[in-house]
Amino acid sequence: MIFRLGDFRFPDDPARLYPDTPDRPWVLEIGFGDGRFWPHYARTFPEPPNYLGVEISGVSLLKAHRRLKDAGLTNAVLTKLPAEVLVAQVIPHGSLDAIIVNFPDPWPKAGHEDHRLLRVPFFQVAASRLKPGGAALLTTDHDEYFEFACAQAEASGVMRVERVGPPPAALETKYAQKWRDLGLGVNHARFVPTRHDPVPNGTFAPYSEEDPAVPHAVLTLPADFSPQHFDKLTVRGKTWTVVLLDLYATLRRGGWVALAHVVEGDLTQEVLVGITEREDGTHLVRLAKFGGPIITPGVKAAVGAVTEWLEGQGAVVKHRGY
Ligand SMILES: C[S@@+](CC[C@H](N)C(=O)[O-])C[C@H]1O[C@@H](n2cnc3c(N)ncnc32)[C@H](O)[C@@H]1O
Repeated sequence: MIFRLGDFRFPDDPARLYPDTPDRPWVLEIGFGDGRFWPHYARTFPEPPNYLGVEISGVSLLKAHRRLKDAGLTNAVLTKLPAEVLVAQVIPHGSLDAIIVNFPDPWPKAGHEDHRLLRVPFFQVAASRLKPGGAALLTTDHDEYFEFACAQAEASGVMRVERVGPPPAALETKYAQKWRDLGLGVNHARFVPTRHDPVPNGTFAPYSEEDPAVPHAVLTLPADFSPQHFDKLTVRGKTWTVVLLDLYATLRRGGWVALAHVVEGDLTQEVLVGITEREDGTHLVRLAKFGGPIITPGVKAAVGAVTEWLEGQGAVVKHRGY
C-alpha cells in the first residue's frame, strides 16, 4: 500500500498500519530503490515481517510497489518522503526490529557530508525508534562513507558498531549487482543501540476538516479590499521558512487563495490558504484541505503570514487560531 505523509499519524501505531499482522516484527528500509531487497529478505523469515519502505524517488516507489505486489507481500507500506521526516515524525519510540540501509547515496564530494543520512542525529533518533534487540544494518560499496558512518555511530554515544558480513539479500539489490559487475566489494555493519533514550516525535498533526486545530484566523477586510497585485513574501522562523508565492481570486465562492511554499528541515509542503467570506461579513483565513497538508509549525506560520499580510492591507483581526 502506498501512503502519503497525510495518511500517517504522528506518531503512528504499527497495529493500525498492519491490522492483519499486528504481532509480526517491523522492518524499515530506507532508500529501497527498485525494491529488490525486500522479496529476498522477507523470505528468510518464517512469515514476512511488516515492512515500511521509504524513498524520495517517485519512479522507484512505483517500481517497488509493483515488485512487492507481484511477490504477494501485502503487509507492506511504501511512502515517498525523506527518511529523516518519517523516522522523526511517524515512527514511535521502541517499535522497529530493524532499519535497513542498502547502498545509501554517498555524497562523495568534500563539504557535502551534511547531506549524508548516516550522521549523529540520525543514529540518535534510530536508537530511540528501535526495540531492545533491534539494529540498523548498513551495506555499502563506498569505503569512505562506511568509515564515516561507523565513526558517526560511535560518536552518537548510543550505538555499538559490529562489522559483520551482510545478509545475502543485500547483495541482490540493483546497486549491489552494479558494483559486483564492476568487481567492487561491499562493507557491512550492524549498529546496535546501547541506549534507548526517547527522542520525542515532533508536533505534526494530520488535517481533519472538522478539527478546530486547523490553523485559521477571522478578520474584517476593508470595504475597498480588491488586491490587484501581490509581491512574493518570505518569512523566516527558527525551524521554518514560508514563502507566500501568489494570491488568486476564486470565482465560485468569491474570495481568494494564497499559495505558500513551506520548508521545515527535510520537509517541503506547498499549501493553499483560503480567504472566504462568512455570513456575518467577516472573512475566514484557513488552511485548505487541497493537496493533503500536514499541520506543522511552518504551516501554521503560513496562515499567520497570510493574516499579517492582510493586516498590512488594512484588515482587522478578530481571532487568531494558528
Ligand atoms: C544508491 S541508491 C540505492 C538503492 C537501493 N537501496 C539499491 O541498493 O539498489 C540510493 C537510494 O536512496 C534514495 N534516497 C536518497 N536519499 C534519501 C532520503 N533522504 N530518504 C529516502 N530515500 C533516499 C535514492 O532515491 C535512491 O533510490
